[in-house]
Amino acid sequence: MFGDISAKAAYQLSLPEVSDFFSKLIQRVAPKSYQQALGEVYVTQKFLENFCGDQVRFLARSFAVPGNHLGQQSHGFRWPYGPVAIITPFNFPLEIPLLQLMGALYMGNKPVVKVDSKVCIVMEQMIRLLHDCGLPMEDVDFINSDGNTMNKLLKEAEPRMTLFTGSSRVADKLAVDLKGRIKLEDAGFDWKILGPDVQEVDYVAWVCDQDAYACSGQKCSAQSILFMHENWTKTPLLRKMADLAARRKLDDLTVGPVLTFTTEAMLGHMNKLLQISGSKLLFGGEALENHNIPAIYGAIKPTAVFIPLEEILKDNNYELVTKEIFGPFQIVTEYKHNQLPLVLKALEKMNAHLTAAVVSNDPLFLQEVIGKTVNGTTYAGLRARTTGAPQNHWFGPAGDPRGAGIGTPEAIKLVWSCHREIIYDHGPLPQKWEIPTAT
Ligand SMILES: NC(=O)c1ccc[n+]([C@@H]2O[C@H](COP(=O)([O-])OP(=O)(O)OC[C@H]3O[C@@H](n4cnc5c(N)ncnc54)[C@H](O)[C@@H]3O)[C@@H](O)[C@H]2O)c1
Repeated sequence: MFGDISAKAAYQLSLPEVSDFFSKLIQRVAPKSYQQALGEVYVTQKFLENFCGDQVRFLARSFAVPGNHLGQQSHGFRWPYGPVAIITPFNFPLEIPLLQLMGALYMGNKPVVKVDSKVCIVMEQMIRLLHDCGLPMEDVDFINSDGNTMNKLLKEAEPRMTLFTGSSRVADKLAVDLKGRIKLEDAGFDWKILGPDVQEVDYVAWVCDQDAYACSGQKCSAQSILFMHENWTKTPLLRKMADLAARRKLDDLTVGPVLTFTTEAMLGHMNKLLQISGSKLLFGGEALENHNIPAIYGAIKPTAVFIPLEEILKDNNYELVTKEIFGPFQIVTEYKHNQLPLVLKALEKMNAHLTAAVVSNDPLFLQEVIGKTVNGTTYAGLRARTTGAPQNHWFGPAGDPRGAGIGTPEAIKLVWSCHREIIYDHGPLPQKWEIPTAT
């Protein structure tokens, strides 16, 4: 049934008038350009295409192992949890809730879905579309509420599993409230390292701009810190990044409102960083002008602050420098050829290991960095990026037993089912079996 529903919904989203409707609806509530919103709809549609036909059935593929005697065999099954909950943030109003919702349903659960109330109209419309494509009314509960109300609902209803996507602050609270029955996709302080082999400066500068500033930096995978090998400092990379950032404008939402930090809070954070010895503002650092964005939101130009590597590592600076600013804001630093161990030390101290990029085509350099880090979604190679959560690869943190994933069959099976083993033992008993002596 879910193969058929997915096929119909994927077809609907492939119609230009439907994808345009959802792209514009996303834009009404989440500040991103049309192209970024359309990208979200596209990933959602491709995901649904991936689970047409018998692909949902194959997700629950079981295995059997022969037993010790005739009639005995063990079967390993993917088993649903039953009643489950899904909580998702404001920044991807369609992709995150839809992919997690379908994963929960594919594996046989009964989900209650709560999307951030600022943006939940998008998912409300999508659920109506799913109903039209054959989703039974009673299969999904959809609630619009604030966080506290949802917290109360979870404590009283005690779902067997909750998937939470959002900030680490709420994630840690829910982990306690729900006694650990939770999987998390939480904050990202995502890093990119430019290796010693300098190539394609224009391309790398453009990827840095997209990673740090698309959706005004409000992707959990946004580039938060850039470690440049000294060879890159000798190139026009930083100037090119500044030029690309300067192209962004409010008119087309290539830069726009920040929903969870005010202008004051972001510039205040920047000023604290600028007190660190040797730090400097590379570009940005000013409020956006000529707009009517309410003061409860933030509006700043794409900003980059340089901090010397040695200063980042100091205990009294580290926490400040590695604070996730969910807006168009990044830290840039430089390392000398013998300072890679210091870079790795800085990465090791981080506690949110979501996405990462190692920009190099030197296999030994790649091995060194990948072997000593743990981020769940790590891009490696000249074209490496930190953002990009298409449906065709795993997206999620690593190094945390509570870590969830999104998108792929592995993510769906891990998050939305548990392992159950049934050992069939039908007999027959051996001929002339007798009760043995006590053991
Ligand atoms: N790892 C990922 O895949 C991923 C994806 C997107 C966003 N994020 C993270 O999300 C954060 C930004 O999103 P946000 O500001 O909407 O996050 P948030 O934690 O404030 O809110 C997320 C969701 O939780 C709900 N909520 C808040 N308090 C709650 C409570 N006590 N009980 C139950 N639900 C509660 C909110 O209403 C919302 O629906 C960033 O830190 C970002 O890195 C992570």
